[in-house]
Amino acid sequence: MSEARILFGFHAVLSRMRQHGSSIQEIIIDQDRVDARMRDLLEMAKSQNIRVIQAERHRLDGFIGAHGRHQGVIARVIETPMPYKDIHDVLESDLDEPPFFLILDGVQDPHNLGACLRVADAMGVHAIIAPKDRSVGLNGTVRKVASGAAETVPFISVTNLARTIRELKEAGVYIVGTTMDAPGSLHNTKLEGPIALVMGAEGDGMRRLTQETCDALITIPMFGSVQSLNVSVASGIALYEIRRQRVLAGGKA
Ligand SMILES: C[S@@+](CC[C@H](N)C(=O)[O-])C[C@H]1O[C@@H](n2cnc3c(N)ncnc32)[C@H](O)[C@@H]1O
Repeated sequence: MSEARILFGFHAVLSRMRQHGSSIQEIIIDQDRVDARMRDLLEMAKSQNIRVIQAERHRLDGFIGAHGRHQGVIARVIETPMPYKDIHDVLESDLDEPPFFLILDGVQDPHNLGACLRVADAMGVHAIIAPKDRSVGLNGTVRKVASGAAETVPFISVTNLARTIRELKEAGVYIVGTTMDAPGSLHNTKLEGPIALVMGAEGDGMRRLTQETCDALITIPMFGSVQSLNVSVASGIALYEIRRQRVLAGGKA
């Protein structure tokens, strides 16, 4: 029997209801925040026979140990099986375009992982891959910041990232790493076909071994005075460019 855990935030709960409503045991809402969008959410819960409890805000605060971050809605959920348990599942699945991965080499801030999930969903990434060690996992904050994308983008944790990258390469996936001082530029690099974009950690960037396994290293040209971009912003820019090139090459628009 899977253990129940707490999911919070309006979009995180809504997305879970849309994707796997049957995994929600009950929804608890702030009785003083029943506005129009909350009423829509309640309607959907009713149509799926999900139990809804109205409670005072402090009870919701108590669940997550923080005041108000739940946006007035919390769900008690059971873990749902991921559509892909490893990269081979993705590579062997019936994708309607070449595989498209985002690899995060040691992202530790839940807000950054949440934002990466959100933009990965928007750009049609098939899965995010991250090492088990030194990385934040899918916790409540990540799911809330992801705004529902943690329920839609498969997140694959691996014990040995360098080995996983080698396996992707053997399967014909082009591995493109991003660093501040790379020889190549996002402006003039061909990013079509099966691809995995690799991003480094907030403080230290990409590990040397990871860099060495990349087929290409590129930089996102910057024109101001800051030394680097936030990892989720850099992911967004590079993923957008990959999607743009796919569309121009006649792929999914
Ligand atoms: C905050 S940065 C890491 C900064 C770190 N001090 C370093 O030297 O790598 C986090 C990640 O975002 C990506 N990134 C940020 N700005 C970038 C840029 N201008 N070009 C390419 N990648 C960038 C890289 O993947 C980087 O590892």
